[in-house]
Amino acid sequence: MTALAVEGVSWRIGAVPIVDDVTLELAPDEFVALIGPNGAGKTSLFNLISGLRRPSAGRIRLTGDDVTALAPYRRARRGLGRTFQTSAVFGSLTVAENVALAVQARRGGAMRAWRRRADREIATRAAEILAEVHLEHRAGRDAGSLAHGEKRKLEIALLLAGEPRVLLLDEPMAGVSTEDVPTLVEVIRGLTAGTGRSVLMVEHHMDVVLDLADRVAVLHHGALLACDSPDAVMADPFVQEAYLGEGL
Ligand SMILES: Nc1ncnc2c1ncn2[C@@H]1O[C@H](COP(=O)(O)OP(=O)(O)OP(=O)(O)O)[C@@H](O)[C@H]1O
Repeated sequence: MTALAVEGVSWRIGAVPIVDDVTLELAPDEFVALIGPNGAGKTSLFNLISGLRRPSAGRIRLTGDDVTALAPYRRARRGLGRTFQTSAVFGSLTVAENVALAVQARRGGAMRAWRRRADREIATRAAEILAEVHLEHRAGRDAGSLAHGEKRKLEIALLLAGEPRVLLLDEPMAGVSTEDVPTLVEVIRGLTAGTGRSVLMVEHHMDVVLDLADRVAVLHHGALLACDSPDAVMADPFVQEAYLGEGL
């Protein structure tokens, strides 16, 4: 069973193909990096997978089910999680409160209900998630005071609160200082290993891509140029000419 299947998906604006007949499958536990020059269509493909845009042709499946016609929140309910460049973190709440609210949102019920009775189950799940992203030592800190790299970990924690099976990570290293990259890479590596989750990640840092990805998908002018092991993709002359040759 594939976790995510993109089947012959195209998205055209007028006659211009922005995403052009892309077919891509992610297995459970698999980590695929999506690379390509600026304007290749990476964000557009994420928008199609998450449901912000409807494809002109093709289908999107989550664990076998056709979700092409479903709204983004319904896809989220079926296990699709996505990070955005803009942060969804409440800066004036603590790190633990942010995650607890996200867990509460997933489980349903009013925020007031959570505030009135400290729900032990929610707090326990929030603590587990904070441990998974290596932020437990920041639980009591105001989220607004976190450094960039830690904020990214918190964003991943908020995503995990939705209990996703497939995660779409949009440039998780953007804006993160060089010294914070290794610990963030370890958190992201842990998202798939043995968890049954799958990750599709857009990332411009090639060292991070080559370190994390089981496979690398290369998008060029909206079309999938290659999707193979990192070594094979790096050695592909087509890829070298179309992408790596342009400089990163
Ligand atoms: N709503 C839109 N209307 C018109 N053109 C669009 C729209 N969305 C995207 N495009 C165009 O589609 C192409 C692909 O854009 P997209 O943002 O998906 O690329 P990208 O690979 O994510 O680029 P980057 O790495 O710069 O984020 C670009 O030429 C862009 O200008």
